[in-house]
Amino acid sequence: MRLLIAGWQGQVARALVEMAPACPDVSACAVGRAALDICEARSIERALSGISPTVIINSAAYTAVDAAETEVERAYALNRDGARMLAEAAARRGIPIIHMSTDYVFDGNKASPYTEDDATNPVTVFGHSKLEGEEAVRAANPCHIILRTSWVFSPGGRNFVKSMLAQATERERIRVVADQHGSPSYAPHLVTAILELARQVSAPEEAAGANGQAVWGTYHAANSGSTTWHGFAEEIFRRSAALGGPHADVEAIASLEYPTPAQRPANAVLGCSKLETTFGLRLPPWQQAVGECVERILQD
Ligand SMILES: NC(=O)C1=CN([C@@H]2O[C@H](COP(=O)(O)OP(=O)(O)OC[C@H]3O[C@@H](n4cnc5c(N)ncnc54)[C@H](OP(=O)(O)O)[C@@H]3O)[C@@H](O)[C@H]2O)C=CC1
Ligand SMILES: Cc1cn([C@H]2C[C@H](O)[C@@H](COP(=O)(O)OP(=O)(O)O[C@H]3O[C@@H](C)C(=O)[C@@H](O)[C@H]3O)O2)c(=O)[nH]c1=O
Repeated sequence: MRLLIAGWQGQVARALVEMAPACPDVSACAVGRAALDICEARSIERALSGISPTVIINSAAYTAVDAAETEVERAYALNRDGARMLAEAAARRGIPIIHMSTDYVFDGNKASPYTEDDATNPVTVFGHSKLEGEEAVRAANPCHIILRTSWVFSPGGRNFVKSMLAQATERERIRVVADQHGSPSYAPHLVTAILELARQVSAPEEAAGANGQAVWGTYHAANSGSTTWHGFAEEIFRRSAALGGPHADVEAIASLEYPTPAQRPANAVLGCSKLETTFGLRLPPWQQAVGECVERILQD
């Protein structure tokens, strides 16, 4: 299996690069924007011809949720148009694509976890651009897995865990919203699932799930369980303090007290049972994931 990973400095791509070599019969080629700019047709053609991948993983994205409210064109250029171009080029060569998407395609008004069949209704420019990217990938390449995940964190890259630990070195008390619910997702745990998905879809005769049905389609993947950003922050500091790392008191506040340009969904919890029934994949509890991540950050 030859993987081509777009967006190599991202959190998910870095974990892929780190973990893929441990998989037997897998070669992973992660490329940065200079070698594969998903917004440039010629760059895509060159990369695909040079690497001849058997599976493409698109983890390149515009992920600045607040900035997207004003950088609308950039968000759409990458999250919709770039995703479409990459999926089209893959389809022309008969290559399956695993395309990453987000919980922010939902409006957050549902009272229980979102399933893959729930209606989408993004409330941010970022969410709209990712949703249109999903639609473009579905239309361009029948051999697609759209993998929606949420609240990604890892030792590398910019994320909430690193932001909390950094803030704790400057202040004793941090205010964090307690009325937005979601499922934190640890990049290395996600990558375990992505590598298994890639293995299953790279061999067309194996691209049938446990029940023998074709596996192409949309899936949710996040660590098990759910919390609020406030609960997430408390767990980060519980783990950090236990390891002698930074600690801060976390004050629970309402979203109204933390105004942001983009309004986040109140409920972004992803139900992941389709991933489990189709592929036998279930990610560990999010608290365990936070523990692993904090330990790695403090070791570095
Ligand atoms: N982060 C999160 O909390 C979540 C992420 N996701 C999705 O998961 C996927 C991976 O996210 P994550 O790893 O956090 O992303 P990051 O924001 O960490 O990384 C995105 C990567 O895309 C690259 N990139 C930007 N423009 C281009 C381009 N034109 N061509 C090729 N690459 C480009 C960036 O490179 P450069 O640094 O050079 O700009 C960066 O390395 C994305 O699809 C994202 O939407 C889903 C839910 C939550
Ligand atoms: C840093 C910080 C954030 N918050 C709030 C703001 C916001 O409502 C919430 C999360 O803030 P962040 O900006 O860290 O995270 P955000 O950019 O909203 O994260 C999202 O990124 C995109 C890419 C996704 O796809 C989503 O799944 C999700 O991970 O926490 C606080 O209350 N206190 C703080 O100190």
